[in-house]
Amino acid sequence: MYLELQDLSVRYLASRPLAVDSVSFGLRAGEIGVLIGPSGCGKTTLLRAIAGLEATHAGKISLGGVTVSGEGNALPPEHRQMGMVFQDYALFPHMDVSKNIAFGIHSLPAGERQARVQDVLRLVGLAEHAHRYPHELSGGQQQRVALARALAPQPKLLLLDEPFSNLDVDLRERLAQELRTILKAAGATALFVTHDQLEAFAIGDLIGVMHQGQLHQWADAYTLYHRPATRFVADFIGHGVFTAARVELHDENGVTHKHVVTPLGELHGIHQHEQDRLSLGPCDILLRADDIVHDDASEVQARIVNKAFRGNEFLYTLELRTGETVMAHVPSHHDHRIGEWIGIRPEVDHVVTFASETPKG
Ligand SMILES: Nc1ncnc2c1ncn2[C@@H]1O[C@H](COP(=O)(O)OP(=O)(O)OP(=O)(O)O)[C@@H](O)[C@H]1O
Repeated sequence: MYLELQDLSVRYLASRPLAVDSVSFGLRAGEIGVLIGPSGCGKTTLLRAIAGLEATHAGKISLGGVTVSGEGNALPPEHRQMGMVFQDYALFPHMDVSKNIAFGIHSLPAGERQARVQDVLRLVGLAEHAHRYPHELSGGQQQRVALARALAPQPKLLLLDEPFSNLDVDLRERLAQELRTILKAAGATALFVTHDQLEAFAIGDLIGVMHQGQLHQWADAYTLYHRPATRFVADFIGHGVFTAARVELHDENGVTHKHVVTPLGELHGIHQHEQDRLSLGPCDILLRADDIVHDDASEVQARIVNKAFRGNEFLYTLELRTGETVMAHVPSHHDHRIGEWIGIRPEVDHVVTFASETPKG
């Protein structure tokens, strides 16, 4: 691995729990990793520890085969060859765009420096704005200058801490796509911190979900969504509800399969690799809004207790006769009233279960 963390821990105070608790993951050269998790889970601390701005308590960080922290050694930040972009753009207001970018590469000969400034400005799509001052740029443009400035010295690793959090939602989504394109064009290896899932999915090759200092899972977006390693990841990524269920054996033409009995009906046809992971007996099954289909012909009826309009669909919160609550995405031409009963059935492509915890009714 190009960037590798092994059992990295950071502690601010002896009396407090670890802010980063034995975190391990790796990134290959040119990959973009994203750390995501709720406020206070340790994302920023982890990023700062990688940059060398926070002392580590245990573990090892290596970059490009060099140990930058660990084994009794800690390279100072300026020797780690990492670039950082923060949420406040921190551009120098009295310098124009090209001078802001040239600032970090002043050791290069003048000709080379100018060429490099032009290169990164082209990369971030601001070649026309080289002589504007920061206050003459929009927030999104300023953040692209900050990115160009961080890329100019060709860092071995680029660290980005919520760089879009001061920008409005529409712009953030567009910039997230742009950022990925720019980083890939630059061939940069990067680690990005956010608490926004859509941003994480738009940017990351690999995404790490953190909670209370621990890394619960480090995987691609598809795996996080369909094979969450822990309940926390299942809950945090793509919101769902857990419902008490039972895994049972089912005989079909002499072949025995596992199926799951849920309050919404039985789930058959479970993929073999998922069957292998299911243990017989009680469990909690994750049911996401996408797993529940509105079907007038279904015997299972649920009462609409809440609904939210989402443009092309409604997100209905539904209560079953048994008292459980589930969510369902329903096309918005099915506009039912709150209190109305509708037919639903489960259509679960990826069965996700955890050990039983939900109280039995
Ligand atoms: N300088 C500090 N001194 C003591 N404790 C700190 C310090 N900085 C952060 N912490 C604590 O360490 C934990 C992790 O904080 P951190 O800022 O890394 O979380 P985060 O996931 O980046 O949160 P956010 O999304 O709100 O920025 C929190 O409990 C926080 O209170």
